[in-house]
Amino acid sequence: MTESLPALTEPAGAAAPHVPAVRRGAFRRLVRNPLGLVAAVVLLVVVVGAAAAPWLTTHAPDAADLRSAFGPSAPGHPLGLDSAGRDIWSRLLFGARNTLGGALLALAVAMVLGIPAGLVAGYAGRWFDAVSGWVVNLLMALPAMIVLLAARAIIGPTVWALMIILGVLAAPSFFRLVRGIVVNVRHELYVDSARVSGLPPWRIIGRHVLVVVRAPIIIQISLVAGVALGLQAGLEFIGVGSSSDLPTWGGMLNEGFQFVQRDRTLLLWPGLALGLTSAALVLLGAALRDVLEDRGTDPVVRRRDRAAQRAVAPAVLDGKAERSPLLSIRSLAVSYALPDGSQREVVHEVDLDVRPGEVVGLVGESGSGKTQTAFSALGILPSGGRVSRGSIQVDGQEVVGLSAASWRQLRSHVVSYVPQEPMSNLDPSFTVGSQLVEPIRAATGASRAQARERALGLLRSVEIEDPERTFRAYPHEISGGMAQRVLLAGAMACNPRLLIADEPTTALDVTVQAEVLEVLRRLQQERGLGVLLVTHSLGVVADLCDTVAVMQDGRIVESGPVDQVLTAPREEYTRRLLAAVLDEGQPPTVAAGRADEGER
Ligand SMILES: Nc1ncnc2c1ncn2[C@@H]1O[C@H](COP(=O)(O)OP(=O)(O)OP(=O)(O)O)[C@@H](O)[C@H]1O
Repeated sequence: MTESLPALTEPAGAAAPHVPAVRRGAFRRLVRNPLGLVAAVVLLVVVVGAAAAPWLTTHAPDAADLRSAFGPSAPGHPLGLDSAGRDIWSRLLFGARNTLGGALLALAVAMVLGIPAGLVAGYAGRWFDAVSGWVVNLLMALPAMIVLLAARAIIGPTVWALMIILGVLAAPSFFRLVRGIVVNVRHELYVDSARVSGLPPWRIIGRHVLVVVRAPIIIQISLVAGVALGLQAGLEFIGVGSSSDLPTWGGMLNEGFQFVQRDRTLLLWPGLALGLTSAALVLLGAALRDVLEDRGTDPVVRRRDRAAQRAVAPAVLDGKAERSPLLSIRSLAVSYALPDGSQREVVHEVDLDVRPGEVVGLVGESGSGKTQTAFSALGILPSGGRVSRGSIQVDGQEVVGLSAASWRQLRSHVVSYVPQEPMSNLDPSFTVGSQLVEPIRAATGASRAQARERALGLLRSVEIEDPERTFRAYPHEISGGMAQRVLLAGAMACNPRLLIADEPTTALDVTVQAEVLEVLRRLQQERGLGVLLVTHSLGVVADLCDTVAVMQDGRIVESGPVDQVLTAPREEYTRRLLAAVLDEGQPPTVAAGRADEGER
């Protein structure tokens, strides 16, 4: 008996970031797979046989009659009698209950311990990940059979207790599988989006993370069940399982082995039952893998069609500077911990204000610190990053060091976020509608029907022509521009007063960019939103912003009203940025007045 625990048998897709979720029609596809169908039928027959054992047999499994030992098949004894004159058919069916029950117990323990621990370790990381990783390594280093034999010597002949121990030893297989996938998924933009939309961690795990690990877990269940079945039968076979007359397939095999010269059928029936059930589990696992990990249908469509920018006239400041800021950043520094224990400061001494109704552009070359500044104001710096100095006030409230619960409150009532890559920020496993409804319900406590109405209204407000259809669509069924409108609608769901948009149109083509910017401009004006707009594009700044701050190497090197900064820049760096726009052949018509000034 050299079976290893199934930690070594993780499905191929275990570490991949985009393991597709269980999709509609998976059952139908499984049934169309001949091997999967046969395996499922065999398992169903075994389970039904075990459950209906009292009705399918005429003799108790332990009713012995030594005078009839090794009797042939006869009416009432379809498979004959064993060495103690007990009915083999009855022992086979009741044995299925104990054998499958033991395997199920081990499986349940392994799942209950491994899956939640893997989810938490993968999602939250930190000390829990370190400690659980250490425990898992320890468990995996233990040889299962030796541990079970030692446990049997200590606790006596109780197969159920041994199955619980087996479950503990098998838990690392689920832990490693789930943790590996969650670590990849937690950095997905749609998980960030869910965080920013105010969903608490348990809801994000339940909705966006669990759905991704569902398919590999189903596959792993069949593998672990097969191993647990084999180990359980092995213990019974070598006579260290249950001590009583409890019928089990392993115990029947043991008896058949002893009397193999006298009656070979004693070995045949339990061997057949065990072999067929184990094979069915393995085949079902393989069929499920084919069905659930069908990568050809991965619906994530990523658009990275960077487009040219359009430079038009600058904005005016119409007294907005008078109002107290919605976002006020003072002397902000952001640092990352390096592996050697030192800190790397990536944002230095940033001061920035966004007032109600004001659109503030944050521009600068790649890596200049725009996103880190915006993420600090949203409380979503990646792990390892922290605000190391300074103050950030959102709507008058200091948010540096704010608790996760208070952040959720702020994000679901005051500040919203529009991300850069619309497709990556929508979970491919859910319809657009459900991704809008969930945050609305979390933020407002509305009923499902009310949230649906509100979501449809929001889709209308971002000028989506057929809101009902878009509501029902999956992300891969809509275009990039439409996806960005959906995210804009989602950002408006909590009636925010401050919107932070991180390059909201960069991933879109030029015509769609203009349309989405137009929607953003209208929403901003209608709702009097304060907007912090992170962008590479001076054209977008000229088109939309009232003030602009120019970042270089983590510092703001110049800021002021858009017309002043773009027409009479004080800093050499700003001049170079403007010259770069010129080099790209785009008209620097920032001084000429905005074409659509009248509209604003
Ligand atoms: N997770 C991280 N760990 C360490 N350093 C990071 C991390 N994320 C960003 N940085 C560093 O912070 C600096 C600023 O990055 P940031 O993403 O804010 O730039 P950006 O101006 O938004 O650029 P882009 O326009 O390309 O997104 C960069 O030097 C980058 O290397």
